[in-house]
Amino acid sequence: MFPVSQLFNAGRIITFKCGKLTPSHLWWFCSFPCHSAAEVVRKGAAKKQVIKKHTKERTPCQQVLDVFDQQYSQDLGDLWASARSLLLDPRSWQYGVMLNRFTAGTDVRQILQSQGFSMFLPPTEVSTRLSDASEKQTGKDSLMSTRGISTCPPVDSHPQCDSTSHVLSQDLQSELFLTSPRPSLQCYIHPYPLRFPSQPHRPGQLKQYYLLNAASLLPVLALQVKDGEKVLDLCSAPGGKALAIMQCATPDLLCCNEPDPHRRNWLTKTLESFLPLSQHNKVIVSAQDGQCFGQSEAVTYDKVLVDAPCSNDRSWLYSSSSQQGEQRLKERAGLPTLQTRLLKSALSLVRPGGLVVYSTCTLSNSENYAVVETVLRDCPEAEPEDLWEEIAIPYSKHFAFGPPYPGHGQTSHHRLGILVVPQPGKTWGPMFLSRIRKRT
Ligand SMILES: C[S@@+](CC[C@H](N)C(=O)[O-])C[C@H]1O[C@@H](n2cnc3c(N)ncnc32)[C@H](O)[C@@H]1O
Repeated sequence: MFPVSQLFNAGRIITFKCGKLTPSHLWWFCSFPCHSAAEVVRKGAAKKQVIKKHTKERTPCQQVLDVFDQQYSQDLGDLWASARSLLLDPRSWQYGVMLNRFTAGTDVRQILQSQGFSMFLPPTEVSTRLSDASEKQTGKDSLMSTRGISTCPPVDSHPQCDSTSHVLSQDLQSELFLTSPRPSLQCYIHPYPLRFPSQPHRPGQLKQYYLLNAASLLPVLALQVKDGEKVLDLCSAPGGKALAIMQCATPDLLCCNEPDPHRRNWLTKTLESFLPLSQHNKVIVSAQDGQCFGQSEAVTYDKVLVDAPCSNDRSWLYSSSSQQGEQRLKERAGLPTLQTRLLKSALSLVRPGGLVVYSTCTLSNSENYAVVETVLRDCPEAEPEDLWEEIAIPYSKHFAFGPPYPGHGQTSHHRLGILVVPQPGKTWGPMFLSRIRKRT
């Protein structure tokens, strides 16, 4: 294991090796000379038409679709037809915008609100956060002036900056947030599939927001991380949920594990882009196989997240070739075994009384409920916790949840977990989540 801060000394320029970035994205990112949200949005709007021309229509992989049709019509019944039509229409996909609490800019919030985005989480602490932000803004300005550092001048006198946003160096951001980084997960969503532009990587500068499927936040909320806890993110790359954990609380330790070197590199870049130096001693990156993680050390964690490798329905449907689709389908049969081992490993790593959250982004019963069922059968120390009232009911305005898992009585049908199924007007997911407490 090695601290993130050490990794960050190496190459600070993002290399764009990740599979999801196409040449048109790269062209788009490179065309933004400024990091601020306002600038990105302004340029994004101007170039929207050009991007459309550069972006190829995606075609679904028929082999994968055939298998999904067969399996999910059984697993989901009538819900599959509407989920299917959404998954086959990428233009209908929505993206949430998770704000980074370690950047002080209020400009992103203003832009989001002016474009019709609204907060989707219960507004706990938001008013405090907003007043904190303006206090910090005042404090920041005076701190800057005492240090002889100026914020960007108005746009007409400095074309690379925007008067509404201040891009801070990491050192200064760390200093500002060292004393009171009040944790609060803030995510904005839009009623329509409006895509907010990504922010480009700028060495030494923090990004103000992260785009994600809003359903990805549910496993993090279910984990209930509190300040001072030891947390393990067993399957961490590219790091979206690790960032969300750091928005919710200030853990004593967050270990982000990722065995794949290329994805680990991506994870490290994500952490570098979002966390100030003051947080680097709390976050470590490790490279172990999660199935036998920590066999050589006696670390026990308060919370473990197992966001397992899975069929990833949205991505698999758009496999780049039929060969890739077929290869993935072959590997699919082995996923429940790997997932079961990862979940058992997580249970061995959490302290008695601690929590494990298991999640996937597939609708497959055999990778979801069946995995949890096997682990509960084999591990007497594992106690499942029903998330229906805590998560499904409060968030049902935004998310559609799947039918009860067959074979369970009315009273216990959500015991094994809950499944977010994309539906018209509620396009988030797929996302399965299950919470298990280790008995004391
Ligand atoms: C669904 S992705 C995790 C996404 C991540 N949690 C996020 O929110 O950005 C699953 C990850 O598990 C990793 N993985 C695959 N096999 C693993 C193993 N044996 N142990 C730990 N991680 C593994 C994959 O490389 C992949 O990066």
